[in-house]
Amino acid sequence: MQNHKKKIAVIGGGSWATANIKMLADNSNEKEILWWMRSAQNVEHIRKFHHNPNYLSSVEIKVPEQNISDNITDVIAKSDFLLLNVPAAFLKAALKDITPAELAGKKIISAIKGIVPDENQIIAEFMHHHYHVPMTDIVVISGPCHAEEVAQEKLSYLTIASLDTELAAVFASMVNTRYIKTIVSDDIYGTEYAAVLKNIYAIASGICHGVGYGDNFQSVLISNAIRELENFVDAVHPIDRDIKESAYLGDLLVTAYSQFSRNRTFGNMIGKGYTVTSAQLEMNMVAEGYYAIKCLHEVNKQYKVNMPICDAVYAILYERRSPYIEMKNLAEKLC
Ligand SMILES: NC(=O)c1ccc[n+]([C@@H]2O[C@H](COP(=O)([O-])OP(=O)(O)OC[C@H]3O[C@@H](n4cnc5c(N)ncnc54)[C@H](O)[C@@H]3O)[C@@H](O)[C@H]2O)c1
Ligand SMILES: O=P(O)(O)OC[C@H](O)CO
Repeated sequence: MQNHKKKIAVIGGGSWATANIKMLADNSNEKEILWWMRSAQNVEHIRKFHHNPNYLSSVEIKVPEQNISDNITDVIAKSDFLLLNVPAAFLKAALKDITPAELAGKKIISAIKGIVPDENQIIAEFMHHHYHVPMTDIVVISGPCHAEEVAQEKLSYLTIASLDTELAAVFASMVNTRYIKTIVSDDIYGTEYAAVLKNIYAIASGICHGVGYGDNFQSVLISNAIRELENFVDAVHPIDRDIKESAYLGDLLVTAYSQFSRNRTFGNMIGKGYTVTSAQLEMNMVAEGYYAIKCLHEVNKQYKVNMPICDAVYAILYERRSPYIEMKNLAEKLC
């Protein structure tokens, strides 16, 4: 890798993008940070006040004003590393004007925990197939990491996965800080799919809470969820992995239990009787699991893994089945 000052662009303007901007800026390795977001109004606000008006607004933004832009073509052209941070459902729209040639030679880092709708591909597969990015130029960031806690500098562990573990280590050296520790992994598929699935299980967890189940039941649900997750990632990408590592079990636990979890909050509202639309409107944040379960339902037609928790979430969200009845039926299948 060349030795010039690395230029890294964060693509997206939500909570995790804002937290990633903070980590990159607080990390002491020399680099130039660029930031793209859709809203020209938010770009102007951040340039003027150095805070994101909509997400993690207490975080001070230490990015040069001229490097914050709503022109994605320009931001990408100036960067060596692209840190993708748009929810998976909106990734195609965000990259619609970008050609494979414009991404040639760039390293792609995905901080997204979702599947691209209609394509039913995890982000690494999507960037590889649609933009011809070599798999060895793709890195995934995962692990139990709520943006809100990063904003408060609470100690957090990220797993940085790539088929090229040297590249993963290079990126890890760009985000390590006093409050961010990094773990390098070569399990890019397992890491991505585990992050997708934990969002679905967090929705299940929220639904159970919403319909009135307690902590005793939730612990059984999550014990079953980790087995279901392991069976699925082993079917998709059978390598030797320890599912108890933080990128798998850790992320499931934080999402299923944390007060900050978008997916659990969304599920809780569904369990309490909100419609999908009203729950989404109420949140101003994106619960990836809602989109992911539709894709996962399709992907699993190929693998045919027994996934009763995912089936219940799909039935509730896409077949409008009663959360109360689905969870009662699911409870009979758990052990
Ligand atoms: N928030 C976290 O703690 C966290 C941690 C790790 C990974 N992630 C992942 O990061 C990714 C981004 O999530 P987030 O939590 O930062 O999002 P968020 O919920 O904080 O913000 C929503 C984002 O989606 C964008 N958006 C909403 N509607 C849109 C539309 N119609 N078209 C285009 N963009 C739209 C918003 O502009 C904003 O950038 C997700 O894949 C998520 O799973 C989030
Ligand atoms: O817990 P959620 O649903 O907000 O997801 C955020 C992160 O993925 C947690 O690691």
